Amino acid sequence: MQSLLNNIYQEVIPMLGQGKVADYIPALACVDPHQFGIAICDNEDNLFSVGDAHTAFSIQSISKVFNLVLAINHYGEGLWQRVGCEPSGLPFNSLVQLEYENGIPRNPFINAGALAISDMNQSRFASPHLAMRDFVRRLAANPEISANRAVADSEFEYRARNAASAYLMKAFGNFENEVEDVLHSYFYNCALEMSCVDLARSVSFLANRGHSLCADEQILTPSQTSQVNSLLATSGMYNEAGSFAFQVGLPGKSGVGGGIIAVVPGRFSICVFSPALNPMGNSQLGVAALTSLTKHINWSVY
Ligand SMILES: NC(=O)CC[C@H](N)C(=O)O
Repeated sequence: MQSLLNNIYQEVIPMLGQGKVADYIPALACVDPHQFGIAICDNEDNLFSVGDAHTAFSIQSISKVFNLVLAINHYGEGLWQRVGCEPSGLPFNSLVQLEYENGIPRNPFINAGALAISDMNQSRFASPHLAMRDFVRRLAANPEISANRAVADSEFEYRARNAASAYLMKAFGNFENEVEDVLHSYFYNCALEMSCVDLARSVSFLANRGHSLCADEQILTPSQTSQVNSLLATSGMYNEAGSFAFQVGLPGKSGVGGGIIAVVPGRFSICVFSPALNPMGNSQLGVAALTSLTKHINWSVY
């Protein structure tokens, strides 16, 4: 496994410099694009890594996975009355479907869907952002994980589009709490900083029928785990989900901080990080590294 990672590293490193760092907020625009790391956690809890795998970065939309899992734990099947499970085929922050589909977001991994899920967690926890932070600390076995306040504040300052989708859901009766309160929780979650090692460990339960090796805890039932993995496969990469399934063939979730988590069910969990993004908002080298990985291991869920 270690030599596989070393080979992938050699393959993708010449591509450093391709893509563009997220610049919708100043706090992310200044991240050094010349970084690349990858970590793998197998189902015996062995960890393999290469490059900048210990560098903490803004997890951004990868937080949508943990947000969803916390809500599933509490709301179970009822959750799917407020959020759908269809791919959107549109950019992650698009608003167009939301109006003609009566304020029900297509899936939990586009921004509107994650905001609806954050609204559910807001109703459930006295302090939703701390519930989330403690959850990822437990999953990664790393008590140091915390959010970058400058990133969270900057996201809040530039909140117009996310606020618009939350208010639209509220107009349709699909939002219980004050929009601004939920936005604060949502942006805090996006601003959590974790490394590839933290993230590969944190999602090990998705490769292991819902059981987290690091936390030694059953996080989801095996069938809930399959549901989350299927949603990751169909919607985790936004409007690149189709070609990601075609090229990589794994459930995955990206964030505009440049991270991508992916799962080889029954075998291992992966996190890649490289901040420069392709036009769909997914890490350019991250997608290339995962494409190379599945080619090398000759494996796909399909
Ligand atoms: N795709 C992403 O990572 C987007 C997350 C970002 N914080 C937003 O809400 O726009």
